[in-house]
Amino acid sequence: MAEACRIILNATFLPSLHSLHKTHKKVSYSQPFLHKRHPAIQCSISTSSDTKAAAKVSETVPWGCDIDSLENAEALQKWLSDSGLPPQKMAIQKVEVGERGLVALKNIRKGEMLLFVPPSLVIAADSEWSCPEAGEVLKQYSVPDWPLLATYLISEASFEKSSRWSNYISALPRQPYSLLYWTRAELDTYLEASQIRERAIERITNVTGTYNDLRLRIFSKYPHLFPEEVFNMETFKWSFGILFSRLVRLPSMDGRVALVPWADMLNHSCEVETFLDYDKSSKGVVFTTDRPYQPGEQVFISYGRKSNGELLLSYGFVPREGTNPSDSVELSFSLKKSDKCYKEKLAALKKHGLSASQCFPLQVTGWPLELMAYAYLAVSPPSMSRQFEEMAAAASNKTTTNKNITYPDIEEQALQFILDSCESSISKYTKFLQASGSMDLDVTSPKQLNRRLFLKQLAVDLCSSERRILFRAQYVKKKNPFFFCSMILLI
Ligand SMILES: C[S@@+](CC[C@H](N)C(=O)[O-])C[C@H]1O[C@@H](n2cnc3c(N)ncnc32)[C@H](O)[C@@H]1O
Repeated sequence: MAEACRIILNATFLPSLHSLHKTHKKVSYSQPFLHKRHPAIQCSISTSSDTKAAAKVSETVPWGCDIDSLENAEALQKWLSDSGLPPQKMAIQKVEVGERGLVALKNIRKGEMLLFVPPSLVIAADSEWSCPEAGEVLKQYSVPDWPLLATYLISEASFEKSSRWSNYISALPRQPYSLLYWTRAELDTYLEASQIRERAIERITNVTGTYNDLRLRIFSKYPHLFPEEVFNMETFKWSFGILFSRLVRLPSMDGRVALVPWADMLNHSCEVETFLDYDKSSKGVVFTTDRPYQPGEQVFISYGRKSNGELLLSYGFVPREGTNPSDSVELSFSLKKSDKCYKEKLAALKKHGLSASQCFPLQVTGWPLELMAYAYLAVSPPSMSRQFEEMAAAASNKTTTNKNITYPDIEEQALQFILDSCESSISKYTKFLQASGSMDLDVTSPKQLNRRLFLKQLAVDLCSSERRILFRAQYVKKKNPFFFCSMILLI
């Protein structure tokens, strides 16, 4: 599925008001739709940390189905084959990993190409709107692909059976597993130890900001096309949740992003390397198996080499501990304010687009050269001030300078600097994992109790896997102080 890129959701989503005025042409609109639209409930994402918000079970949109329901899957399969999907060797079934997934009906060979979803069944930025006037407005405002697709999905959903995507939308989860649905109190309580909490807050803020931007600049000007009872924070939370967990980037189409019905029923496995792409010769979205499957076995693809935290953030699940070779943990490092050369070091970092506090990923196989360079800078004495610049450049992933720098005299201190940060992080994880047994949020119904247990389990799984990487770094350093230096080169 698509790389859920942070910059996609920043405030540059929409052109500035100034350029909007320049590009906005007058268009005429047909009056209230011929089709009756389905109004959606209204409520807002809470980023406040009050406990009442934690107790509140989020409202859901009135379309889609339960996340584990096969209710609408048969209708989806029939509609897809009537609309040009060739006969398939897989069917949608209930599965153990991922609730619903595609299961082999026949023997599937390693190296076999599957799916062949034609472009006519793919939802992309140029798809036709059931309300063409709404699509026209967004085009004039040059709305980028992600917010455009989010709006498109809501618009089509609201047209119910009149939309050509109605069978697809009915089979989508009404509430995707997504950190967008976690309240601020839940994020604070369950993900306090992990940097993923920051990423989730940032993402929720970006989604909220994007919706508010669209509302202010476009929806409020065309209320007959974008009525608030349909286009509101709750429906945007749903549509972004769907995009984060199902949108694919197709490398052979210049990285175009698209929703690919049917293909998006495939679940992720860390043990396979195969991914979705457009195949020019068969003119369809395909993937090539990298292992054989027997009838009854679930077929998997890879959503990309993502850490457990990234998988939780976009897809709402955490793989079983120790099964993800791409797992990593983000660690935050800071220059000491008491450092005699604090100002000079900070200036060198700033020159290369870095700041006094930086996050770096620590993997099971080692850590990036950039982190070692940052550690050298953090521990280097005033006598090495001439090297600050070189260290800061190597610590930045924006420069192409040599990153493989070594300073034998301060190597031990630099490694200790990294391990001290591991240690303080480990103690945060341990505190959370020990407390998780007795942890409680306001619970007033069985539904909330299930939710609480579910979120807690996800957080425990994430924190255990992140702590495991930190323990490994500590262990390797203690066993063989020079081993980690060679591991750094593996990344
Ligand atoms: C692209 S959809 C796959 C189809 C999905 N299972 C469905 O029924 O609609 C991605 C979602 O599937 C689930 N999923 C995919 N791979 C999974 C895995 N390895 N473990 C648990 N859930 C998974 C997650 O809920 C994720 O957000």
